[in-house]
Amino acid sequence: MARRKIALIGGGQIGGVLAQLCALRELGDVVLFDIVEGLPQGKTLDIAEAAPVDGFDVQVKGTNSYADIAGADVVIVTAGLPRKPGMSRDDLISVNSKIMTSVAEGIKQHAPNAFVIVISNPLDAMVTLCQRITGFPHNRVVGQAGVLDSARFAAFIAWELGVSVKDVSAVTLGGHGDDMVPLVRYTSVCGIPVMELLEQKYGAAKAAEVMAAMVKRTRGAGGEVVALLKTGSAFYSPASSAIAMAESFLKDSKRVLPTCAFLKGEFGVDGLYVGVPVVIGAGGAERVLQLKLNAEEQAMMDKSVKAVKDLVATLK
Ligand SMILES: NC(=O)c1ccc[n+]([C@@H]2O[C@H](COP(=O)([O-])OP(=O)(O)OC[C@H]3O[C@@H](n4cnc5c(N)ncnc54)[C@H](O)[C@@H]3O)[C@@H](O)[C@H]2O)c1
Ligand SMILES: O=C(O)C[C@H](O)C(=O)O
Repeated sequence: MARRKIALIGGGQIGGVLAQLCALRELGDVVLFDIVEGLPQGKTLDIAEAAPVDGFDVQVKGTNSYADIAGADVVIVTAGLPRKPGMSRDDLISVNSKIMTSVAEGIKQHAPNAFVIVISNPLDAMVTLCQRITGFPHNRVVGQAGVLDSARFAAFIAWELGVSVKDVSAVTLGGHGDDMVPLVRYTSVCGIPVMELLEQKYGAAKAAEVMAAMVKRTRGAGGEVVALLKTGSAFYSPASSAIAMAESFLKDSKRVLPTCAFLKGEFGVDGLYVGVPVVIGAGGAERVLQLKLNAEEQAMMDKSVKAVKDLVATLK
């Protein structure tokens, strides 16, 4: 079988880490595209020169021409500005919509059969725009946010309980904004509901307080990194998260990953991209997995969905 091809649109902070991770894992040949001349060429040359040390055997090419993404199996889009301290992700909609419009046209023309994973912010709106412009089926255009949001929630829980991050299973729903919904009731450590463990440690009242603080930190985790970096946003963990999605597609692993996917009635949402658990395999976003929400969780989901809907309504 011919080697798989991964096109990365945007050669900035996340794009560079994505290229390196694709190479280290030998997911396929990599093309890194950016409009800045020399940037993708320089980054990919640097990565390729590590091949003899790391022992990976794939091609890593930088380009300013969309023609080079032809035949890509997967396209991951990070083109767009990151926010600065004091900004919300939604503040990026105007500038990043213009960038996404040209990117989606490039993908449509040169990689019409690709599975597209959007990372650019504001995430839910940028995925929507990318799908509208490419016209690709909804199962072939998704967004990365939930893998990262859930990973952050899982990390905070593991640190709090003093257990391995590998044994925490956490899930978030909703849009990639301050109203996202970390689902405490469905979060567990080796199958044990997380609140049981927190209550054993602290008693019921303090456990609820500790969990509320972790939920709040998860919702603000992107902003926490932005405030520290001052000149950009998180890039290692978003890249790892998108690679998990790309790998599940390329290997047809059918991993269940929180994904920004197009809903057609699931969770009571119709005709909107929003974060939910999705089976990702060779068919792209193959299936949305549903779960029962209680009244409080549904109210949080409704609030998050409304925020996404209101923002998407402003897209030209
Ligand atoms: N979904 C998530 O979980 C998540 C996480 C972190 C960051 N982000 C978002 O991802 C985006 C990228 O973040 P970053 O840290 O890599 O930013 P960055 O500024 O380091 O890189 C962005 C790159 O996009 C390029 N670019 C601009 N216009 C372009 C165009 N028309 N075509 C192709 N490339 C173009 C720039 O030259 C730059 O190299 C931002 O919008 C950020 O908010 C999303
Ligand atoms: O917070 C940001 O602006 C970047 C990204 O969406 C994140 O969650 O890290």
